[in-house]
Amino acid sequence: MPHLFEPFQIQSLTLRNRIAVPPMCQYSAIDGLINDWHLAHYSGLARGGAGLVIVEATAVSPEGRITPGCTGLWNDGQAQGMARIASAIKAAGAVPGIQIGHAGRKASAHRPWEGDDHIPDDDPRGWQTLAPSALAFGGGLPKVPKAMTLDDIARVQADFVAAAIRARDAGFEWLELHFAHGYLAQSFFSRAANQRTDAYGGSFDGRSRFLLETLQAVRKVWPAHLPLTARFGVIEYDGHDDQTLDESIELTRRFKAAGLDLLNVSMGFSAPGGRVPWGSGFLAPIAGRVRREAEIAVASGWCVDDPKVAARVVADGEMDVVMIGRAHLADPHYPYQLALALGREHPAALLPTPYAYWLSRYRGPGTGSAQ
Ligand SMILES: Cc1cc2c(cc1C)N(C[C@H](O)[C@H](O)[C@H](O)COP(=O)(O)O)c1[nH]c(=O)[nH]c(=O)c1N2
Ligand SMILES: NC(=O)C1=CN(Cc2ccccc2)CCC1
Repeated sequence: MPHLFEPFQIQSLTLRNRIAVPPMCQYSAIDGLINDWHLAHYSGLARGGAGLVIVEATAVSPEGRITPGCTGLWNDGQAQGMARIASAIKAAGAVPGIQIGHAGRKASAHRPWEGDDHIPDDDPRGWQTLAPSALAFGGGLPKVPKAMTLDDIARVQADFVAAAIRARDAGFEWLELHFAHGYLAQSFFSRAANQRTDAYGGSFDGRSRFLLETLQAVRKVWPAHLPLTARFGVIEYDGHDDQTLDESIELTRRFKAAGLDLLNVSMGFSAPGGRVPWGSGFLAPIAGRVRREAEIAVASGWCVDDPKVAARVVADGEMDVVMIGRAHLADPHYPYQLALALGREHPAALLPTPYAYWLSRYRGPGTGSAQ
């Protein structure tokens, strides 16, 4: 029975435990370049003890950013900055991962704390968005995107490949394709967003084509011994869950046949109005079904931050790696808290020696621990 704190071997990599920091946009870049904010943010998270730290959704092209504050890997200057991040994560003992994506019709938006909505068309900070069809997401994202031509599709797929090469050369060892959350790739699979009548729409094969072709193209350049993964929305909570799940599991099988090493199970968020059954560990049973039926390694998360739930979902085989997000924003040393809560021996050993030496002798706040 696998345990949260036991290592995880995938391809030539070994994660020191099953805890991962999932990608979490910081909206703090200028022209897609990382800065001291990102270096401190990712270094601090990696020192917290997680086995894997995945850098936030990083755009494969300028128009693929969610907001003007998003990171990018569309040029070599950005790759140089990202190399510092990969090196800092690795130096702290975690596997350096990065998610690359294209925001599609959800692009050209304000930062969440600036409204989370589309930048008005007359505002020079915004840009023309791209999507499978000229259908707006709706709600606060009303911009009607340009329906992609076959040349647009080929260009964006080439952008994914170029970004993967830059991530590889920057020293990342875990690549996650952003195929979830209503962004471009997810929207190709969504009947709500993709109403194309050519080879990239309509049937299951048509709606899968962009994702499969992109995966196949990236697999060719991503080192065979390193994990190639994707975060993919397998459920929309839109009343059609059974059909969506069946299709998603079939597509996951095809991802695996195309060389995917692990699926990060998430939600589609393809249209407004999804009724997500929020709650502790609510997505874990779905992750377990994908893992069993597609016979592929699975990561997942979403409100899996209670210590007992985190331990259970791994022990019960619902996921191989647990993605714990906001709890890590609240406390970058969250794996240490998990170890304390689960009664692990030597919890401080998760942390770097300058901290661990003292914390192994420290009984916590209010105890007046001796030196
Ligand atoms: C501030 C912020 C930013 C992001 C996210 C979340 C938050 C809070 N999330 C989703 C995130 O990875 C995770 O799936 C969710 O936060 C749910 O997990 P927790 O309940 O927080 O453990 C997210 N997901 C993703 O695939 N790529 C991303 O870049 C981001 N960005
Ligand atoms: N880039 C992404 O994939 C993001 C996903 N989010 C979904 C989310 C919904 C609810 C709670 C947390 C995250 C929001 C921030 C950006």
